Amino acid sequence: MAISFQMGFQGHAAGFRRDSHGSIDLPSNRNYATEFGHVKISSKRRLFICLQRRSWRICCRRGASTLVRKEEIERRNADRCEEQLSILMKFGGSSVATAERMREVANLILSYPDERPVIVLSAMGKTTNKLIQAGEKAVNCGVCNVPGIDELRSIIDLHLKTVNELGIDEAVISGLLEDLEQLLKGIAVMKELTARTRDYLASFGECMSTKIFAEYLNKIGIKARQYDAFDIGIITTDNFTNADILDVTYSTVAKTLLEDWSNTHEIPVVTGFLGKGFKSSAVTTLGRGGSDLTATAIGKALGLREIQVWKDVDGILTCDPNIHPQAMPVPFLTFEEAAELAYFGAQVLHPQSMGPARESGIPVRVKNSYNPKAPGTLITKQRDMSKAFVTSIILKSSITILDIVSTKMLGRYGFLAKVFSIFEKLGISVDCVASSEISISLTLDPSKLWSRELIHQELDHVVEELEKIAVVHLFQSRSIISIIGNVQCSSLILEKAFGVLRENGVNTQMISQGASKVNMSLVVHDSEAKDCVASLHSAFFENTNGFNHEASP
Ligand SMILES: Nc1ncnc2c1ncn2[C@@H]1O[C@H](COP(=O)(O)OP(=O)(O)O)[C@@H](O)[C@H]1O
Ligand SMILES: N[C@@H](CC(=O)OP(=O)(O)O)C(=O)O
Repeated sequence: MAISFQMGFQGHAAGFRRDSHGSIDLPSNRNYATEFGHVKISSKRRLFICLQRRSWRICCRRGASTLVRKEEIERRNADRCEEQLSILMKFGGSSVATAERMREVANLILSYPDERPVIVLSAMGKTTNKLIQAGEKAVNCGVCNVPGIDELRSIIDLHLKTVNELGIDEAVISGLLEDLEQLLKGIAVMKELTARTRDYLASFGECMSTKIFAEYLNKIGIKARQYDAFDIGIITTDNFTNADILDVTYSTVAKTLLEDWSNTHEIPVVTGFLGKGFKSSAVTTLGRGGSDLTATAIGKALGLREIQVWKDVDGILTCDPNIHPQAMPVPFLTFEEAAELAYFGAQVLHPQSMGPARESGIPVRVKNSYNPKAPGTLITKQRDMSKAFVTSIILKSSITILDIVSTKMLGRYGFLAKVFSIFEKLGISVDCVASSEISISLTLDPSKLWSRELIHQELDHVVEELEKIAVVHLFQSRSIISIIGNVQCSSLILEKAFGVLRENGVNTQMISQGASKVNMSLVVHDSEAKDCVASLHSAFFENTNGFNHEASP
């Protein structure tokens, strides 16, 4: 079949190479459904398809690619109109890091033709880091040097390159890029980067990625509309850089998105990570990695069937792959397990993201946008725990231990109450607690609370307050190793864990088992922690002799 195509052919946009003579080069060894029936292209053979009167699109569909006629796409768009939004698909920065990745994500969305998805996107690649670094440089560099800030240049280059490669109009983002430069100049004039300005600055990443992606979807024939989260009713506390979503969000977001959907049937493409402060009306952010929380909050607001969180790993893994490359995917988790895992430091999920999913009972599926065939991790309310033993091992480093011993002026009851009232007054949350009759040990994560420059000053302040009622010892550079598992088997798990630590010559400095019954935490010195995680992983997941039935590869 030697066939040429008409203008408007979408193969190029869908990621397939188009040569200068107007034919397309399709990947081989795949099945293609065409007007001429089913065609399998064997290796090294090219298929040229005649599209004299029609516009076509190529979709990847569960492993096989399909040529779909324009009429079929229109029929699917029409079908969508009669149905409600069904799932949410959130793509993180690594999934939308380049134009090529955006094309692949669009294909991935097309590979779910029966769904009516809401899309949530993070900023492209490392854009958020670069925005914040540019802001920090602007404080001291002088207004006229702002245009030359490396990070600003790299953000502009990436976004312009992306729109050009996707074949969409630069105008989609040019206004935002100008505003960004103006904002950095404003920071340079003021010589100050407040938390409020930092959030506004960070918001440019998500605003640009969603505008580009929505425009691209429209270009390839999928009706889509970009939304800024702060305009559709994601209302938060005014705690800039780490805001919490307020309950009013759920009804407001549902009203806006559902009304628009029923009128226009455009797929919503929403900025992750961002909100609007309740009192200030200013842009807020939900803490680093906050797009996961945006995803579950919108999922809850709309009562969707499933929330998919697409990452660059095959789901939630048995430990951080950067610490131990033998980490393997965990197929099933409960909301409780996932929440503990996220709270105790697994970077893969935002610590608060499981809240809205748990409250609404909507399953969360963590998938790999680089390997969509991998099953990923399914997080649900309940799961079969009969074979559950250890699920994953999480490391949180650079934490501080406080040992607080009562000066006996207070009884134990009054002592604990007084200690916690001091933390409440200072707005500090505690991770692990272990107590005896007259003493209490607890861990704090200072990096979560204060900027690096303030940590020492603030810790001194905490100690000063506590010393009014107790003798206080402070130990820094400690790590919490959290073993997420079935606490019904806690003796067996701890026996094995302590055996491993003993073999490594490590003494545990604190032990804590939360009331959640899924987490056993051991505190060790930072310098020993990574080796301990690797050894524990080997013992629980690699050399198990059938011990850990559940998570074998
Ligand atoms: N237990 C874990 N399971 C999976 N990934 C983990 C885990 N701990 C740390 N990670 C890291 O988290 C990364 C994915 O999270 P993140 O970068 O926030 O994704 P995204 O930006 O795509 O939302 C992985 O690339 C991996 O390096
Ligand atoms: N872009 C924000 C929010 C976010 O969720 O990003 P990611 O999904 O890439 O972790 C950040 O970097 O923190």
